[in-house]
Amino acid sequence: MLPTMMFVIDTAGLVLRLFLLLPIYRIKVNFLDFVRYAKMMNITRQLRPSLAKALMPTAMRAMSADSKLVELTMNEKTGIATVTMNRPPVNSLNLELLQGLLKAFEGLEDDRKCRGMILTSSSPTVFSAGLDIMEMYKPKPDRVKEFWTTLQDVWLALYGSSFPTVAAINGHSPAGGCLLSLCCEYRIMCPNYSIGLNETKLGIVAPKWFMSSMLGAIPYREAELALTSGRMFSTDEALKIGLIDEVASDKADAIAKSEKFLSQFAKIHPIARKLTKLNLRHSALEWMQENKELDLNIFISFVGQPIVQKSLEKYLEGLKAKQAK
Ligand SMILES: CCCC/C=C/CC(=O)SCCNC(=O)CCNC(=O)[C@H](O)C(C)(C)COP(=O)(O)OP(=O)(O)OC[C@H]1O[C@@H](n2cnc3c(N)ncnc32)[C@H](O)[C@@H]1OP(=O)(O)O
Repeated sequence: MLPTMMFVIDTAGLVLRLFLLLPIYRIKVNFLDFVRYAKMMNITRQLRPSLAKALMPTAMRAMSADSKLVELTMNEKTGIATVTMNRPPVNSLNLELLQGLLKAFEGLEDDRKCRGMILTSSSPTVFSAGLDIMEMYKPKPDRVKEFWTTLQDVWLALYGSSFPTVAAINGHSPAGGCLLSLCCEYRIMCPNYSIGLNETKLGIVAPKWFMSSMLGAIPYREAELALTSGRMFSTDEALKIGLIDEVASDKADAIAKSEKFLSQFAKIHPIARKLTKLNLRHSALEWMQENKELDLNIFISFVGQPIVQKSLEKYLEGLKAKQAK
């Protein structure tokens, strides 16, 4: 009788707490989340550790991301997924790579087993070279629209993910590469690489949401100086200003440190964590949801300017000339 009464009181308290929170945070919590939370609070607490352990599968599962450009694996034991960008030579973000990333992030959002995600690269020296400049240079109208809309959706999915995220930055990470890492809650970077939003160096302007992502990581003054000058930071400099959180000796170390960061959330109520994250990110996410069309139009008209095309052309020539040396 007593355990049943305790269970009823516990569950009623849980429902009350949850529904008191919702109007404050104005965030949709679905039924599955609630069941997950209830399970964690009431059921797993009662499971004997040995039984809980026996129920856990231990295999590493490769999940289909339907694209060779993005590899997705899930550690069945920890629930930690690893998303690896795989578009040699530099993981420049073209439409297809963005579509692969979006599919992976959306799939993880629907995966009840996902407890966290590590974003990394298969390249030995580049995390991501940012947006593929060829998507913006002399663009085809339909494709460039789809390209930008997919980038917006990738940002919404990653910045607004309900699972915790870490960027294991195992190489250079300029512009859009830096943006992807800034969407994650934690950044771990290998030594002697560079990271930053260098758009002004290309003669282009980082959109508002690129900037707000950076402002989520570093103080306003640092961001203003970095953004206006298009400054790229070395790993050590990035650590000093808080653009990254930790330095790892190599990729394996970055992954191990990422797993350690994510494992701390096993002890935190998942819905409390999720609501806290999404409430902190709410205004930036809401702005994007309400202004996708406006942002797309600004981008399309911006890349259509002859002066912007000239800047991109010059920048591309510079990259090629560097190769030729
Ligand atoms: C208009 C509104 C705002 C739009 C916002 C845009 C944000 C962006 O993300 S713009 C992109 C900015 N990206 C960069 O500035 C990075 C440029 N790349 C590099 O600095 C270097 O490539 C690297 C440090 C990432 C890697 O250096 P590494 O020596 O290993 O490789 P490279 O020889 O330079 O490059 C190999 C190959 O890849 C091509 N490439 C490099 N980056 C891009 C890119 N972002 N888009 C398209 N192509 C890129 C480079 O030209 C080489 O090509 P070839 O082998 O054909 O010569």
